[in-house]
Amino acid sequence: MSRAAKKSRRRPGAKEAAKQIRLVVAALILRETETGREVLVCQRRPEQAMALKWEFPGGKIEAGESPEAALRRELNEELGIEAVIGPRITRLRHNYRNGGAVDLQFFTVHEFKGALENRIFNDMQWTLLPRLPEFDFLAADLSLIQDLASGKLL
Ligand SMILES: Nc1nc2c([nH]c(=O)n2[C@H]2C[C@H](O)[C@@H](COP(=O)(O)OP(=O)(O)OP(=O)(O)O)O2)c(=O)[nH]1
Repeated sequence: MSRAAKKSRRRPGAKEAAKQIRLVVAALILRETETGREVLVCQRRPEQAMALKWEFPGGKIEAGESPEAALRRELNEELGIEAVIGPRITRLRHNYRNGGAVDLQFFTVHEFKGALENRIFNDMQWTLLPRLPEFDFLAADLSLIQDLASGKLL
């Protein structure tokens, strides 16, 4: 085996990690109530990775899709709604312990057509923004949760 081949065999980790970056979009679906502004939060199923953690609805961007188109598709698949995607409020990168990295873009949604239907989640709930830290969220979302709860972002 050539030296170059040996060298590349010694470094599969770096290549694998680069491949594993998942480009993900998620929605902060908001509604105004008498007690304040609420956001929709969703719980992962027991058989999924990171079981029973809470997250915002969304998922991976497919090849050739814009982030907004991906989010419209995911919200339709997961919740049965036709959403109007608002502005992007933040983008962040997180390295999970298993070596997988996510690049997350969060968009607000103030308007949608259709009745919200839980098609894939273990549970879903509307919550007031200051109560977000009471949910056991995915690690990548924790700084966003703090910012939303303290009124910094919205
Ligand atoms: N939808 C969503 N995903 C999130 C959030 N925070 C976060 O780290 N993620 C991660 C979890 C997943 O690894 C990935 C979304 O992938 P997905 O929804 O298409 O599929 P999945 O959960 O089955 O994950 P995977 O095993 O296929 O990677 O992004 C969030 O707030 N919402």
